[in-house]
Amino acid sequence: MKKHILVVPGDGIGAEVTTVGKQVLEAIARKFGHEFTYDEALIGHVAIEATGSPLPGETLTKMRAADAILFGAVGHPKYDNDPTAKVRPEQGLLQMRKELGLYANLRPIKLFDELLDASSIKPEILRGADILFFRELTGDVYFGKRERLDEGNTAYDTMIYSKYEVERIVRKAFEAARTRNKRLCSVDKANVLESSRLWREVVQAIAPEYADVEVEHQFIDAAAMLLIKDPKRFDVVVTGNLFGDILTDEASQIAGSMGMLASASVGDNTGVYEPIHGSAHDITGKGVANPLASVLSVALMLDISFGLKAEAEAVVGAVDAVLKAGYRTRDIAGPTTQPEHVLGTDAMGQQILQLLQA
Ligand SMILES: NC(=O)c1ccc[n+]([C@@H]2O[C@H](COP(=O)([O-])OP(=O)(O)OC[C@H]3O[C@@H](n4cnc5c(N)ncnc54)[C@H](O)[C@@H]3O)[C@@H](O)[C@H]2O)c1
Ligand SMILES: CC(C)[C@H](C(=O)O)[C@@H](O)C(=O)O
Ligand SMILES: [Mg+2]
Repeated sequence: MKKHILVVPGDGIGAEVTTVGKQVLEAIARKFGHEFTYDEALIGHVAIEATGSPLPGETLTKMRAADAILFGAVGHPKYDNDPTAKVRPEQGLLQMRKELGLYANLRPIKLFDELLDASSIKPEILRGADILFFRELTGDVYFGKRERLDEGNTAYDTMIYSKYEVERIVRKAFEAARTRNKRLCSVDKANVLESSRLWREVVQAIAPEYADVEVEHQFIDAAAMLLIKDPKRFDVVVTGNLFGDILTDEASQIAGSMGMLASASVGDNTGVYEPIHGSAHDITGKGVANPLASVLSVALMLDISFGLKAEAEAVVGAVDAVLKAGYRTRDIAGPTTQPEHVLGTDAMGQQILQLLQA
């Protein structure tokens, strides 16, 4: 199969982890006889430095021409600590999502059994947890009107959803629930927010079309609690942009670390595959970032954008085997990890590549 992949490393550890992700794509192409071609483009802080824009026109053009995009992360402490900055790396990410129509962000929470001891949650609560989040990605308070008033002393953001935006993500979640355990949890704040009342109305209206799927509604505050108390009660979860952002960072503790969570952003055009984590400047340049979220994002790309199931399984299988062999990056090392088995980013990548080359 011939495919053209755009690699967009972005900032901080984004470059470190996408290097490994790309190597995995190259290994898969060799192993299965595919012809993958690559290009690279700038986004975020590095793009601002080079062009003044967090999403240069050239990057967007390359994104539209690609069959899939492997994305790293954006962000820089310079902007995190300057609330008055007018141009910000994150604007590049948000604009990319909007321009490419990536309204559905799939965030699978897959716990590898070997990582039961990497989490601070009790193993008996965690064992068997497997959740698929559908986070709406192009609406909500992220894209609503925002403004400063009163000479800058008052500020507001608007949480806004239209029926069609809710419908399309909810339908995707129902379809996925059908292929899994036929349980869907919709998370909102309908006891307070009007946009959440619309969200709940839409879920209730669509539910009869999927009578084989059991639907429950949870408020975001209770859902955040239940996720840690009893993660196994969840199968497919659908929620808005902001709630999904927060809940999935929380859910990363079920999988052991932010460094384990991959995601697929899909919609009308080219899919974007990226870890859920950010640019992590606290560890940038130290060579310790966990590359497995990027590697697992490659598996999602192979499966969802290219329909290459066996190839995707080979990647997930390699991750599983490396963890079974006892290798860990620092973030997922547990009390029983041998110190010599704690690897840096590149060494962990090499372990995966060796298995894929075998
Ligand atoms: N999708 C994205 O590009 C994205 C996502 C989240 C945050 N950000 C940006 O990243 C910057 C830093 O944000 P933050 O610190 O809140 O979130 P972060 O996800 O970058 O880091 C949170 C914590 O998790 C750790 N971590 C993250 N990824 C890891 C990995 N692969 N291996 C090991 N440890 C890992 C970090 O060291 C840090 O302690 C900010 O500028 C933020 O806006 C970008
Ligand atoms: C960096 C930020 C804009 C982004 C978001 O909130 O969507 C990030 O946290 C994510 O989860 O991809
Ligand atoms: Mg986030």
